[in-house]
Amino acid sequence: MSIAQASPRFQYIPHYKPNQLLCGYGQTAIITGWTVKQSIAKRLEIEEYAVIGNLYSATRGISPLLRNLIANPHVRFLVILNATKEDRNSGSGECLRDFFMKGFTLGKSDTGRDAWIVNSPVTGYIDIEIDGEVLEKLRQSIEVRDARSIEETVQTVKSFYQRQPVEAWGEALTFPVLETMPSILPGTRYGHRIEGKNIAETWVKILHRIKTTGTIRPTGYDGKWQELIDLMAVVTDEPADFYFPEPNYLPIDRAFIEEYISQILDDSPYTEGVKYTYGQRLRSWFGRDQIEQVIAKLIGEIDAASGVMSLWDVKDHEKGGSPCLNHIWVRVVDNELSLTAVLRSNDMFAAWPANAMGLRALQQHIRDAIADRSEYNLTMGPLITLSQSAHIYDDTWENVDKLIANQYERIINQRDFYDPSGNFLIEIEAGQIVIQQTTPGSGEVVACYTGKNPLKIIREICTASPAIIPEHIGYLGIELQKAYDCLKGDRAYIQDR
Ligand SMILES: O=c1ccn([C@H]2C[C@H](O)[C@@H](COP(=O)(O)O)O2)c(=O)[nH]1
Repeated sequence: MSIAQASPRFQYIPHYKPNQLLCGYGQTAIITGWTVKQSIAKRLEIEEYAVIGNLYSATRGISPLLRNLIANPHVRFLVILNATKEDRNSGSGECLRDFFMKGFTLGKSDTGRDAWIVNSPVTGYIDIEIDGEVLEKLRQSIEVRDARSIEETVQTVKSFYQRQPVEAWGEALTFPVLETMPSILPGTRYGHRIEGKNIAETWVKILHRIKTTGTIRPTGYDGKWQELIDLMAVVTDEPADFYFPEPNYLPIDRAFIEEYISQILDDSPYTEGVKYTYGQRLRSWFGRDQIEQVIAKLIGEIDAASGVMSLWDVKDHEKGGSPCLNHIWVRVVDNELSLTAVLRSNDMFAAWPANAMGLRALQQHIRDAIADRSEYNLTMGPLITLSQSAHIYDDTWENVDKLIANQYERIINQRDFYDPSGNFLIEIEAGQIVIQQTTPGSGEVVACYTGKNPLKIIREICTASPAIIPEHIGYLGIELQKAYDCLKGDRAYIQDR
């Protein structure tokens, strides 16, 4: 038996997101950004740090982080690690440092909620429920250092530990957290198809579908999400230089995408603390360049149904943080190249737009490489993503509601009256309602329905063409009822009059 140890002088109590934090007995909090926190923890003694945690997003992550620091006033030192491309993209570490250096101001969040806004070029929110004076005291009481590498982080933490223990800066305090609850419509859980012309508009439709019909479940990250299973998004016409709406309601901009595309297209060496990059999985992880493989495959056999790239390694089960993007297929039909990607888990609010644009860039790269190296001058077909867990985290629900309120109706009401199930021409002939179904393009007749009972005819049409779009079948119902009334009243019927 070992001799009982004296109880530690400082003990970190994680009130918010407890399962995401590594807690210790020191006075230094370590914010690792996107770097894996274990890669720091394994180089330190537990007495040397108070807590180690990631900070992925400034809008969502800073508030719970500061709440925890206020509840643990023995934390007097903070090290912010800014080591990866993802950190630069998200700006979360920069924003946290700006909170301590430049302070915060009363303002409104994107969704119009009162909030403390960090004085920073990176947007960062702090819950208004937290007392401003306490936040100010926290700012004055903590010594903050930046670090660019794991090594620098470890050295800084150790140097703080060498100092004498410092008194807590105040009483431990907690402040109330407001919960936002969604209202949910009934709907199917498994298998959804959502189509749009570009990534931005498809995104709004996806968010609407999940937000209105998704199942609310606990996440693995101390919170909730709303999700649908197997959501397929078909983007038909994303332009080569990407469509960014004005004003831009996407969570990303052109500068971000330029950086992000290289994470999908380019190889990168293994780096400690970085779990994976998609480019690395595609270009070198399995000892082959899979992007080059599918280019060569299609040039040799343009009809091949084996243009497959795999990002999932069977060893991924043995570690946390496995790639979300698992599988990519490319396929040429009618001289157009489509790309389909399968994602095991997909944050549809914060990550899908970047995932989709990155994949679109890969699709373009493959098309262009085939055109450069062969006779095939393919056009760009649709980009299709299939997200198994298509989810929205609870800390973004408010933003999603606001976005849907501002954008969804306008997008859904851009009607082109195009239905892949075709058109329906309605007439009355010899005491019967006669409906001809034609192809959407050339208008060739493909089927004919006759009868007197509108409901029976509608059922026949739905049985034969179950993918008919909902608004179209509603329209047909109205027209058939009008035809029926004319038939009964012995009046002439003309469609759409
Ligand atoms: O390219 C990516 C990488 C990550 N995620 C999201 C999905 C999950 O919300 C979270 C990963 O969590 P795990 O499934 O690894 O626990 O990040 C994406 O949507 N796309």
